[in-house]
Amino acid sequence: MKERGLLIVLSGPSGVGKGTVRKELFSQEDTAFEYSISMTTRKPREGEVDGIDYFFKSREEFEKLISQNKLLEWAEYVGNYYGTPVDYVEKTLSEGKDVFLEIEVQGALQVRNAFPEGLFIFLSPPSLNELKNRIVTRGTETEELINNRMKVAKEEIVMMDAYDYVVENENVLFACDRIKAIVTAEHCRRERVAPRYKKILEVE
Ligand SMILES: Nc1ncnc2c1ncn2[C@@H]1O[C@H](COP(=O)(O)OP(=O)(O)OP(=O)(O)O)[C@@H](O)[C@H]1O
Ligand SMILES: Nc1nc2c(ncn2[C@@H]2O[C@H](COP(=O)(O)O)[C@@H](O)[C@H]2O)c(=O)[nH]1
Repeated sequence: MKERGLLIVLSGPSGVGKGTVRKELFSQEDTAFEYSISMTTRKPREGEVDGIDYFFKSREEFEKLISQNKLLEWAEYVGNYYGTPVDYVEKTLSEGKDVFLEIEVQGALQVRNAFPEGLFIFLSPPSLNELKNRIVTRGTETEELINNRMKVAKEEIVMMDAYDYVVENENVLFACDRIKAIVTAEHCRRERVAPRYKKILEVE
């Protein structure tokens, strides 16, 4: 039987740079994760494509997915639903591939319950001022939404201790290197836990 892949969860406050770091990671040749595209009821931003950035759903469609247990986790975040399709995650892990989720904190804590063996990484901003500066500079949210996201961000930042690792996103490439190093170390740890010595001793 094929060994299951690793579930990697990258989480952190809005605007910290999760999407930027994820896109950089996936553009690098030595990255071998599969990205799980989330479902959301948020309206697409300019340039966002259905089925690439998100699966965009109506509230009714999303609530139906919840009632059918089609989501590994879901959360209502600043007025919209966001969730992870369970079938894709299960199928991909069972094929032995690592799955990468980029989700907010309430959802990450739900995944922690369902997959305690997952790898949980919190991406932190250098400071609250820099976080606000990044959301404002991105230019995708109204002032009211930015304030709401900043309010939630303060609650999320105090949850960083619930994660296995905290990576500061001061520099995107540096953050990517750290995440890749963490994933590699986690694979080595799992191989050590598995009865690997038997395989080595068998050869003689
Ligand atoms: N290390 C960094 N230094 C400076 N700016 C950054 C850095 N990382 C990301 N940014 C910028 O910060 C803004 C927010 O980044 P991004 O959209 O990736 O955040 P996010 O955490 O995915 O946000 P959300 O959770 O709202 O989707 C973008 O304009 C991005 O270019
Ligand atoms: N719990 C979940 N959170 C998710 C998921 N997909 C994205 N997100 C997070 O929501 C916020 C807002 O995203 P935005 O695209 O509107 O800026 C952000 O923290 C995302 O990481 C998900 O499937 N589940």
